[in-house]
Amino acid sequence: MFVLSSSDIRFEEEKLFSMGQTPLALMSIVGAMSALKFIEDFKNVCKVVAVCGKGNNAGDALALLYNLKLKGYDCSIYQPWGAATEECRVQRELCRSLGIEETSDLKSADVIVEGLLGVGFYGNLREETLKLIREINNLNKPIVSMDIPAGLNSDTGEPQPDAIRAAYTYSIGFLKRGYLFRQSYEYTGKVIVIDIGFPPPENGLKIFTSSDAKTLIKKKDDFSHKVEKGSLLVWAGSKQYPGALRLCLEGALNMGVGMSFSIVEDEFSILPPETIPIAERDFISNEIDEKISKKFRAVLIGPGLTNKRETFIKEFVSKTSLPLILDADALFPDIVDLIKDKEVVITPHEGEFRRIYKNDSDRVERFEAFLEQFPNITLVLKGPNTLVGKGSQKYVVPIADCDLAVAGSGDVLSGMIGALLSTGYDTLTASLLAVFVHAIIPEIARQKNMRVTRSSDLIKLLKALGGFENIIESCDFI
Ligand SMILES: NC(=O)C1=CN([C@@H]2O[C@H](COP(=O)(O)OP(=O)(O)OC[C@H]3O[C@@H](n4cnc5c(N)ncnc54)[C@H](O)[C@@H]3O)[C@@H](O)[C@H]2O)[C@@H](O)CC1
Ligand SMILES: Nc1ncnc2c1ncn2[C@@H]1O[C@H](COP(=O)(O)OP(=O)(O)O)[C@@H](O)[C@H]1O
Ligand SMILES: [K+]
Repeated sequence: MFVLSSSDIRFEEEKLFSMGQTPLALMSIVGAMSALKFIEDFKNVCKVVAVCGKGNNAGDALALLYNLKLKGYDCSIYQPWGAATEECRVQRELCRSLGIEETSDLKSADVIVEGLLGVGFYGNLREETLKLIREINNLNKPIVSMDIPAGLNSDTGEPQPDAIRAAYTYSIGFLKRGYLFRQSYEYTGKVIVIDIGFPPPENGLKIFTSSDAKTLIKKKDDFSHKVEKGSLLVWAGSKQYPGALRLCLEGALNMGVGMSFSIVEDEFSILPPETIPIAERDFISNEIDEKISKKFRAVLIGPGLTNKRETFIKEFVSKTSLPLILDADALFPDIVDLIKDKEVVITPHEGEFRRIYKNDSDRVERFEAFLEQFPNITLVLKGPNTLVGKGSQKYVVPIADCDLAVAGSGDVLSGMIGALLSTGYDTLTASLLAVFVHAIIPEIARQKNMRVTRSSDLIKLLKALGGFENIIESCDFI
């Protein structure tokens, strides 16, 4: 599954048509496939009214309607402005031939199917359409929107100026880009992609699912040495934020690293018993035992460090050939130029991303622009629907879950990514797997009557649920 902009959707449609597919045939597939979903969502046979505009979005609603009629639903049509496209007229005739009648009585509907506007919508709603949309919303009936809730801009997720408030949106072929943004949530309801057989698109973000994750997990090697199993050096935490270091290390340890090292300011730092401390002054003066430094397989720098040691960190980062993960306080405003040719993951949240990369466009555009400009850097842009990418490979982990919005949850994530990097996963795979596992833990916990209320719960559950491989294997909701 992919998330596309409206222009990319048009492009993919045109590509399909140039290969001989027709809009009418696609509409029939939309009708059949969305009827399967509708019957799942509304099991009891009921009265359905399709509210239709003039274009092919109305055609989709009508194609769904006659499939429902054939399944015994009581169906009628409200199409106040008639049909403007040939395809829409054909669907309408099919409805008529099956005895589906017209109505203007929307109040008697149990469910409304909305086919007013789809990707043909541009600008602001015309007055009459806006009025109808508000009337429909005020009925307080469950609404199924075909493709896009009418009035919503499919690229920005903004209502123009209002939109249908759907219970379900049946997004045809692809997810719309606007559905990634917070403002769209109150309009789309639950978004379901109706697969109508589009081949993989040329552009767009790929939705990362458990089946993708399952294919990426490496087999365990029971003959491996503790260093081969993953050996991570962490430079995090400070007197001000001592907890950040613990969260990174525990995250890494529960992902299964064989060894962990931590740079510490003083010998009183509280570390997990498995972690080997390295005095900061020795590290900075390059006086650590070579036997130890040869064991590092990846380095994580940043969470809770505050602004100390900037010059040294930049120097170290420029020189090292180890895979790196830079988070939080290691994301200095000018860091990108130093790391652009390195094997590196950066994990900014929105604010940190603005600090290191100035660009005025929206979140997704900024993400894509960064990847194009710095194709070697793996970028994890955190937040609801975390974006993960490298060069032309662009993914979204489609989870918005406020149980993850707890202080220190990002520290756990960076430890998890660091762990996988140190076991030999490449930067993109390590990031995708860790972000995915981190994001699904709260839902898996809820399914077992547990709850994430603090970031250390993420660490405990990572272990209690049997490790990241088992968590991925047991995921059935995405
Ligand atoms: N293009 C195709 O062949 C396919 C299209 N499909 C469906 O067709 C939809 C796109 O169909 P269309 O391109 O016909 O467009 P729509 O049906 O989305 O909208 C076209 C109508 O919207 C009106 N409109 C545009 N802006 C408006 C505004 N600001 N206020 C009020 N009315 C406005 C136009 O006057 C026109 O009558 C998709 O969303 C999807 O549901 C699918 O069936 C798959 C195949
Ligand atoms: N509403 C949300 N839905 C999904 N994930 C979220 C949400 N809020 C926060 N997260 C995730 O939680 C983590 C928070 O990281 P970060 O902002 O660095 O916090 P901290 O610095 O406190 O650790 C990120 O992985 C982010 O993607
Ligand atoms: K619609």
